[in-house]
Amino acid sequence: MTELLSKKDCRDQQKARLKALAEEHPDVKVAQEERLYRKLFSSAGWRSADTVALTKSLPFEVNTDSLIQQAWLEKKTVLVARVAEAGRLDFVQVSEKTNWSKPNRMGLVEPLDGKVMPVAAINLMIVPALAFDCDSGQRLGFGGGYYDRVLKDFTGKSAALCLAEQARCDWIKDDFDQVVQEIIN
Ligand SMILES: Nc1nc2c(c(=O)[nH]1)N(C=O)[C@@H](CNc1ccc(C(=O)N[C@@H](CCC(=O)O)C(=O)O)cc1)CN2
Ligand SMILES: Nc1ncnc2c1ncn2[C@@H]1O[C@H](COP(=O)(O)OP(=O)(O)OP(=O)(O)O)[C@@H](O)[C@H]1O
Repeated sequence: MTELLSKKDCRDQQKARLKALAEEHPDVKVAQEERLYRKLFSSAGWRSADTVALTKSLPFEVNTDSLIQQAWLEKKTVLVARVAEAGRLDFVQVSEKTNWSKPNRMGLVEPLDGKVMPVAAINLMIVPALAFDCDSGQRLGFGGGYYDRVLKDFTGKSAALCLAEQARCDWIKDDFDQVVQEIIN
């Protein structure tokens, strides 16, 4: 039985590991991403979704720009998460005309304009995290609890793209943690 880490310690490890991958082995990251994109784009959840929700990625996360481009190509409606008040996310419809924020303190880039859509309109939610437990669907995020809140009452499909460096299961889970339905790895 492996020793379980606190969420904070596991987050710190994952940030270092993912930054090292992005900075020292960008080609390895890109090759993994291309494989994950292919699996996602051929999945039933993606193909049947008219409206997909995702985040604008940080440099060390799976690059979501290709997901946004492919979704537009397939005439899907694309919603991007934006931090709202009280620990909640807004999901904002984006297009080629969207104005984007400068990276904030955490490096996050968010849409400045566009219609805020109801969560109920989302067919497929692509969920970010620093680590995923590929067996249980558990995820370790940045610690805002944003996706725990949004997934709690979400009735659409959820999926995540998991790099080899994100796959682990050795952090302490909480009762409020919500799982992702399909981890693509
Ligand atoms: N690219 C991307 N966008 C995303 C997420 C993500 O994981 N990746 N999120 C996924 O949910 C949401 C943003 N998550 C956030 C999580 C924490 C804080 C924050 O302010 N944290 C505190 C303390 C963090 C810490 O413990 O170090 C802070 O910075 O003061 C902000 C945003 C929405 N957008
Ligand atoms: N349904 C909920 N309602 C209110 N607060 C919640 C809910 N779910 C989680 N939280 C709060 O969110 C905080 C952060 O949770 P956690 O550390 O698991 O975030 P995370 O899943 O890593 O972050 P994120 O979802 O933003 O990527 C916890 O302190 C918890 O109390």
